[in-house]
Amino acid sequence: MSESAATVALLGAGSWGTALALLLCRNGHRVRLWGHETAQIEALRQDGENRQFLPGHPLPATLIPTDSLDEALADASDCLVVVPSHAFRHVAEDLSRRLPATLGVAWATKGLDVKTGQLLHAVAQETLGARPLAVVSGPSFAQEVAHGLPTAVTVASAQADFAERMARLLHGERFRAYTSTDMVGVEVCGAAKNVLAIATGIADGLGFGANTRAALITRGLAELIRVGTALGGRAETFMGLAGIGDLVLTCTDDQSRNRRLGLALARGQNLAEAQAVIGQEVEGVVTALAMHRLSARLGIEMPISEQVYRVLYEQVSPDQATRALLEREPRPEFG
Ligand SMILES: NC(=O)c1ccc[n+]([C@@H]2O[C@H](COP(=O)([O-])OP(=O)(O)OC[C@H]3O[C@@H](n4cnc5c(N)ncnc54)[C@H](O)[C@@H]3O)[C@@H](O)[C@H]2O)c1
Ligand SMILES: O=P(O)(O)OC[C@H](O)CO
Repeated sequence: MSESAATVALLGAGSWGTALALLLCRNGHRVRLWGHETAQIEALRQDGENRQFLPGHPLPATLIPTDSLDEALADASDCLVVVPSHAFRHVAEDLSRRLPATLGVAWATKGLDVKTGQLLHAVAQETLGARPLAVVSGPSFAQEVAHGLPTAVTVASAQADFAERMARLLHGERFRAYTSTDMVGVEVCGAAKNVLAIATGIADGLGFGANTRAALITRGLAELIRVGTALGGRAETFMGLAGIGDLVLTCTDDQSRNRRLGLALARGQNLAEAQAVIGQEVEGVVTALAMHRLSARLGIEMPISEQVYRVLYEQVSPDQATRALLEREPRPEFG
């Protein structure tokens, strides 16, 4: 795949936004990288790298940091949002006042709208109106992408041509971007895996073994499929990069901030302490709350995610949460 040079407004100057900006620049595109904190953007300019969120990767001249949304969007041919889920609605509202009517918007945020439990495409439709929308998701640690290690993701859009355009922008020698039309399935996977990675982190932190980890991933996948199917996601998506791919990655590798949060909780740190040590977004924290509300509304059982919610929000200890899971009555594995 190849694409003529684009000018991408990339909104969100954290680790993933910066890694995707580097990728786009390597693919020959120009990026205006917007961040909401003037001091952080000034540091990017001064340091020539993102020392706070993605240290060790020099920013090329074609990557232009800015704290002005107007400047970021001025000559944009494309727009990619990579802010945390808690900021998504607000940023989308700001965007809606500035975007040309026909410009498509993609995002690489993984999570739900915490206030409403909505998937982010629903938030985007509400705030940005009728225009092409796409979500980028899949097993992709920012540092590995910045290092140019081979990575594959999914770009999903209800409009196949828009998914293809975004995939072509991102696709490069060491980065494969597959397309899909299942936005719902891809978004549910990206949100749910964050909570399940906290669960496997807790289990590993408590000293449980490989059997436990495999059981949590598998039964976690069953939860993810239940909620994803109920919302209209397609079965094949759960077995794809955004589904099992990202779930395995995040549950098994300590680069995952969600997994590290679980490890820290199991070691006895409280939530605030664990978050402070990680010093970056841990999407599973707000997603556990949103998922708790969503599963209650849909009447869907998500026992593992529910125990993560209780550990995070109801002062249940990791030990108590484990006991609650193990004490559940035996039941058929499927159905
Ligand atoms: N880091 C990864 O490896 C990775 C990979 C795939 C997807 N993601 C997803 O990307 C999204 C962004 O995460 P990240 O890893 O870049 O986080 P990060 O912690 O590295 O950076 C967060 C960024 O968001 C900015 N931010 C915070 N509040 C904001 C607001 N109200 N408005 C605008 N910007 C705000 C911060 O200033 C910071 O630049 C998350 O949904 C995450 O799940 C991350
Ligand atoms: O560090 P995490 O747990 O937010 O995971 C980052 C990416 O979502 C992995 O695909």
